[in-house]
Amino acid sequence: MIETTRGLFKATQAMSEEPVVWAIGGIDTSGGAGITRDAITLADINVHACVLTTQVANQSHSIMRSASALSIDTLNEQWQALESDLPPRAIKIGAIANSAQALFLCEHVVKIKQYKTANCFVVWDPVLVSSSGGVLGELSQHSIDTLIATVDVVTPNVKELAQLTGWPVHCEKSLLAAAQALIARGAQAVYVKGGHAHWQSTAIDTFVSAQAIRIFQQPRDNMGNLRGTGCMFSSALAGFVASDYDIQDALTLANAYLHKVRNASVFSSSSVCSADQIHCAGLVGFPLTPVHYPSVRYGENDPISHKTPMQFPKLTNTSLGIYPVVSDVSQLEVLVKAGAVIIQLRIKFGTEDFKSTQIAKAVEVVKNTPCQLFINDDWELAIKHGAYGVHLGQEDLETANLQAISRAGLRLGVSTHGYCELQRIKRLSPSYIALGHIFPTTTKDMPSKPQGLDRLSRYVRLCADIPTVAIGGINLSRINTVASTGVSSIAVVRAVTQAADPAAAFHDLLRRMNDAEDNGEDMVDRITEPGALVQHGLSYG
Ligand SMILES: Cc1ncc(COP(=O)(O)OP(=O)(O)O)c(N)n1
Ligand SMILES: Cc1nc(C(=O)O)sc1CCOP(=O)(O)O
Ligand SMILES: [Mg+2]
Repeated sequence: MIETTRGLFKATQAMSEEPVVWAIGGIDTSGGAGITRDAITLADINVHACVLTTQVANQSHSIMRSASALSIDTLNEQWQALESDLPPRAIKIGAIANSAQALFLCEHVVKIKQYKTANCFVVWDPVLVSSSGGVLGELSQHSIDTLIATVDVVTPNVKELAQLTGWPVHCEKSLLAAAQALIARGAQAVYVKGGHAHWQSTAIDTFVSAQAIRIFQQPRDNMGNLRGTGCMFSSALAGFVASDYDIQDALTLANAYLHKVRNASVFSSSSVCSADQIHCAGLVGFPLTPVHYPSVRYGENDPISHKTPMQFPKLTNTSLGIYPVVSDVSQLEVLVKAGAVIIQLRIKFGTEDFKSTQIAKAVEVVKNTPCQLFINDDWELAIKHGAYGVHLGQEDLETANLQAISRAGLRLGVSTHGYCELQRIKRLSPSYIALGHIFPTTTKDMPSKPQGLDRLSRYVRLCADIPTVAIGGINLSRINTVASTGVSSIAVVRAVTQAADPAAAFHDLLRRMNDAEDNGEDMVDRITEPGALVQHGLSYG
């Protein structure tokens, strides 16, 4: 073993403050694909890449001359060199030269998940044939089955899906059936890239797990001439998971990242555009603008993708300020008198009759005032009593009759908690989108993690002209930083309901919010491209 010098060791430590992803796969001598491409992609999204080589593929962009596999001993030495100093938060596996390598990787992935980083996320991009035309590895059925059952997600394109399953894949139905066949064979999740799906008029990627289906749709622009896109997608996915995004948000971000790569390549003059040119030109980085993001559906029968288009009226007054969320009509009355322009009645307990009476009273309170009253959850009672709008969360959307709400002319506000939910909900064009929870809250048990301010400011930007509401753990001391994200409104529960004087608390919050908007620098203006984020000391997380 070669000793590292003290200086080098320090440098490694500094680098490893970024989340660490191991990219395991082949070296493509042209740099168009393989672990070079993985490392460039990961660096582009502020993730530290460790690379473990399985084989050297001597190739140009158009032809593969030869490939030589590294021995299991050499692979093991690489693994041991990294395991203690740079344990991975995620692993991306690409080309594997032979079954012995595949089984070695499976055995070591299981161990690392058991003993080192329990939640280490592993993605296998099953590159069986190189984009320059050569065969990259011969894997036995047993090693393929073991890999499929070991990793967290497999990311085949349609050809690879057909190869892995032996099933024909020629339409959406057969694609879904083949993906489900892989799940039946032990895969936890499959993400099928539709780039080569000749039957699709738009580019549709399909994620299937035992629990969920997510369909990501993009315009089919500039799909053809890029090499290394599969490597970029799977390494970006691993990178975003390592950066603490949940799987569906990491998939949404990786999809958007690839769209940004492809868009950048439109401007390249080369006929066979290698992704190198794009990355070196500094045109990629974290996707920030709405144009790069896919629209998302939760399967073919997603209740929000109704065949008949629905419309929800826009808010009458979009200068919203503080949005109090209360459970008590007398408190609601106090806050309406204090000048709330938007308010929510959120009753979580009581009989239907009790709720109906409270909602009727609240509607009466706001009558002839400029206050826009939203009713939480109880959309039927909101329609019955002629409330201004309804607020629904993700679970509520599964059961609510959105057509009925739309037909009744009520406004609709919807809660979201990340990129994937946001890109799904935007298709509805609701009257506002709530973004939560920004900070930890005790008001309600949240299954997701607090989003923080950096993510909030990016979500606000993605919502474009749909009004936005930040919620979760927001109080007087935090209000100015929340306001600086450019969010249209700030919703609070405890900050007003638990105050000794709710009207005074409302005024204090509103004053602080207005001051921040008048004096403060707008955080959204500062977030443009990755360089700008580093300059301002904002992280990607
Ligand atoms: C403004 C606003 N944002 C989010 C929520 C939460 O809605 P939901 O997820 O449906 O949870 P419950 O409030 O029903 O517990 C909200 N009510 N208002
Ligand atoms: C009701 C609710 N919904 C949230 C979401 O993120 O969807 S957070 C939340 C509670 C907010 O309460 P407080 O202002 O007391 O922290
Ligand atoms: Mg709800």
